[in-house]
Amino acid sequence: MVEISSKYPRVVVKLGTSVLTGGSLALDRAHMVELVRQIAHLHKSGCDVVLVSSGAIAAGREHLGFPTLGNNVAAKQMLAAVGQSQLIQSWEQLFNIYGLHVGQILLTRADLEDRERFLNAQDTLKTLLKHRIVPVINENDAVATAEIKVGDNDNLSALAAILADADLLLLLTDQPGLFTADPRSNPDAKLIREVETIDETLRSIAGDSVSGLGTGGMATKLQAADVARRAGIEVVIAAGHHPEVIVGASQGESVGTRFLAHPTPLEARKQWLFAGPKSSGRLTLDAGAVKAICEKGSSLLPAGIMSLDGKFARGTLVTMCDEQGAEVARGISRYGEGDLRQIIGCHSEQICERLQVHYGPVIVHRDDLVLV
Ligand SMILES: Nc1ncnc2c1ncn2[C@@H]1O[C@H](COP(=O)(O)OP(=O)(O)O)[C@@H](O)[C@H]1O
Ligand SMILES: N[C@@H](CCC(=O)OP(=O)(O)O)C(=O)O
Repeated sequence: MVEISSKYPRVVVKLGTSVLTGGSLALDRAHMVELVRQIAHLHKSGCDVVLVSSGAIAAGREHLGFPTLGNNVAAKQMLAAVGQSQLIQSWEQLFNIYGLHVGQILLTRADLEDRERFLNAQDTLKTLLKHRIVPVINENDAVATAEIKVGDNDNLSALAAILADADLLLLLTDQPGLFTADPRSNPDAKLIREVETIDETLRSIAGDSVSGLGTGGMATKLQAADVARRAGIEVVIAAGHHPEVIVGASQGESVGTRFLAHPTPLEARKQWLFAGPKSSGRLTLDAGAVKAICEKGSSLLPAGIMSLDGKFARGTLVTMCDEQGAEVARGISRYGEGDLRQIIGCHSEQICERLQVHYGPVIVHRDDLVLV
C-alpha cells in the first residue's frame, strides 16, 4: 500500500443508495469492498473517517426477495428494519478484513434538535473516533416518522460532519458532481468544479432524484453543502465509482465539485442552531427590523414584527422573513406563539402591560440568531 497523507484530519464520507447499488436493485458488494479498501487506506494514514451509509431500504428489499409492497411509510420502515441489520453486517465484515471495528449510530432529527441530545450523540461519536472505530451512521428509518425525520442522508451527513467537527464532507453519488443542469436529461450540462457561495441561481439548477433509488437528488446535497460550509467544513460532491475517489478527494485532488468552506464559520452552538432544529413558526419583519438584525447584528424586538404564522412554544426555532417572504434569519423565540401574538408591533416596555409573564425585552436574542 502506498503511503498517503490526508489534507484533512477528519473526513465524513456519505455513500448514497445510488453508489451502494450501482443503479441496480441490490447492494453492489464488490464495489463496497473497493470503498472499504480506500477508507481503510485513509484511516491507516491517521485520518479519522466517519461513514454515513444509505442503503438500508435497498438492502431490506433485496434480503426479502423484492416483495411487492406499497410505497407507504410502514413498508419502508419494515424494509429499513430488515435492511439496516444486513447493511451493518456487511460493513462489519468488510472493515474486519482490514482489522477495523465499526460502531453503528442511528439518528433521527429528534436526537439532533434538542441541544442536550445533540451533545450526547457528539460524545458517542467522538469516543468512537478516539478509539479509532469507524462510526457508521444512518437515519433510524425503522422508527422515524415524517415529523421526526431528517428525511435524507445528505442533510444527515452535514449534521454528522458538525457532530464530528470534521474538516471535509465527501458526498459520493452516481454523478461526477454538480452540473449546470441534471445531466440525465441535459447531455450538454457542464460540471461545476468549484463553488464559493451557494445562492438562488445555484439552487435552481440542483434538481431532485429521478432514479427512484436516492432521496433528494442534488437539491439536498446543496442544502447539506450549505450547512457544512457555514460550519467551516469543506464539501466535495463526486462520483462514488470514480477510481480512488475517497483517497484523492482527501488529499485535496481536483475531483467532482468542491465547495469552499465559509471564511468566517459559525461558532459551535450556532452551527447546531442553523442545522439541528426544525422551524415551527414564521415571523414577518418590517424593513427596519431586517436591517437591524442583518446589518447591525441586533436582537429582534417585538416592534419590528409585522405578523406571525405557526404554533410554537417558547424556546423553539422560528424563521424570520422580510416583507417579500424571503427568509433572512432563524433563531430561538423567547416567547411562545400565544404570548407573541399579543405583543407584536409594540415597544418592549409595553410587554409587562400586555402579558402576565415577562421573559425580557427581546423576542430573538442575537446570541440565538443565525443569518441565512
Ligand atoms: N444539477 C445536477 N447535477 C447533477 N445531478 C443532478 C442535478 N440535478 C439533479 N440531479 C440528480 O441527482 C441525482 C443524485 O442524487 P440521488 O438520486 O438522491 O442519489 P444518492 O443516492 O447518491 O443520494 C443524479 O442521479 C441526478 O439525476
Ligand atoms: N436512510 C435511507 C436512505 C435515505 C437517503 O437519503 O438516501 P440517499 O439519497 O440514497 O442517500 C436508507 O438507508 O435506505
